Amino acid sequence: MARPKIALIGAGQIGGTLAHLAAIKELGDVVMFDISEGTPQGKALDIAESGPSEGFDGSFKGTNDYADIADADVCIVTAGVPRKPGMSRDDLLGINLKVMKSVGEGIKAHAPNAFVICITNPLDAMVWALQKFSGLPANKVVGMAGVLDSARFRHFLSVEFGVSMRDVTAFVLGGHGDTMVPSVRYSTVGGIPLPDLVEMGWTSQEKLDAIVQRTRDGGAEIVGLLKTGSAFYAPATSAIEMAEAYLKDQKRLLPCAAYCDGELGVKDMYVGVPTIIGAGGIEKVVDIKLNKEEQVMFDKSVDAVKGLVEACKGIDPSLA
Ligand SMILES: NC(=O)c1ccc[n+]([C@@H]2O[C@H](COP(=O)([O-])OP(=O)(O)OC[C@H]3O[C@@H](n4cnc5c(N)ncnc54)[C@H](O)[C@@H]3O)[C@@H](O)[C@H]2O)c1
Ligand SMILES: O=C(O)C[C@H](O)C(=O)O
Repeated sequence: MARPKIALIGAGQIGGTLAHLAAIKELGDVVMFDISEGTPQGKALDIAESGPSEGFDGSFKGTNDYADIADADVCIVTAGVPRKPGMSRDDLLGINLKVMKSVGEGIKAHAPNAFVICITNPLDAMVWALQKFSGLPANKVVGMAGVLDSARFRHFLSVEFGVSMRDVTAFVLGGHGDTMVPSVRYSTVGGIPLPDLVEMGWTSQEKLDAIVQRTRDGGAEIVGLLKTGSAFYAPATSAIEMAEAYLKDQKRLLPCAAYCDGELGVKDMYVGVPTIIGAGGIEKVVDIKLNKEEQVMFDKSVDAVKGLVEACKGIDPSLA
């Protein structure tokens, strides 16, 4: 059977890391597309040349021509610009919306059957626009953020409790912005919910609150340290986890920015919710019940995303 084809739209920091991870995990043949001439070609060749030492098979091609992504099984979109210190993700909306238009048209023309994972910020509004511009079914277009935010939450919790990250589960819901909702009640260490761990005296409420806030600020913390761009290793790893779930029909239950049609009270928009990813794309949005306090935080986050979607419609009337 032929290897799956993975198209990476954007060959910058995340795009390059995605290609390297896809190679090492032998997920398929990789095509890297970028408007910058030489960048995708150089990165693809460099990764191919690491194959003999690493011992993977696969073909790696860099291109500036959308025709080369033809019939891709998976497209992962990182095209656009990242923020710099002092900026919010929302400041990227105008410039990255134009990028989503050209990317959406490229995917529609050449890879209409792909499972599309959008990473470009501001994430929830960009994946919404990408789905509209591409015209692909909503269950085949998804945004990556919740897996990353949850991984950050899991990492901070594993350090606090001194246990393996493998034994920490966490869910971060809502929009990928300052209002995101790290769910304390649905996150566990060794299966024990976080509120019980506070009750047991294993940590304090103050420490837990600080971890929740650090998770919300996780992207800005890295931007402040790097100064020239944003995180790329963990974001790429998170998107590869989603791509693998699709390609291998793993039925993973992962928090993703998915199209909601009433689930969690959200209608006709994308926002971070628990989903099941398998060969059918987003096979299910898991309609979990939030308590009153969680619902207030979640609704506030949804409202923030709604504002960005309205801004997109104002900039590009074809989206209205
Ligand atoms: N969703 C998340 O959790 C998450 C995490 C990290 C970063 N991001 C976002 O991902 C995006 C990419 O980040 P990065 O660090 O890889 O940035 P980067 O600047 O390193 O790479 C972006 C690439 O996009 C290319 N590009 C620009 N316009 C294009 C177009 N019209 N068509 C094709 N390619 C185009 C650029 O040439 C560049 O190579 C940013 O918007 C960033 O904010 C999101
Ligand atoms: O924070 C950013 O600008 C990039 C990304 O959204 C992240 O959370 O790392």
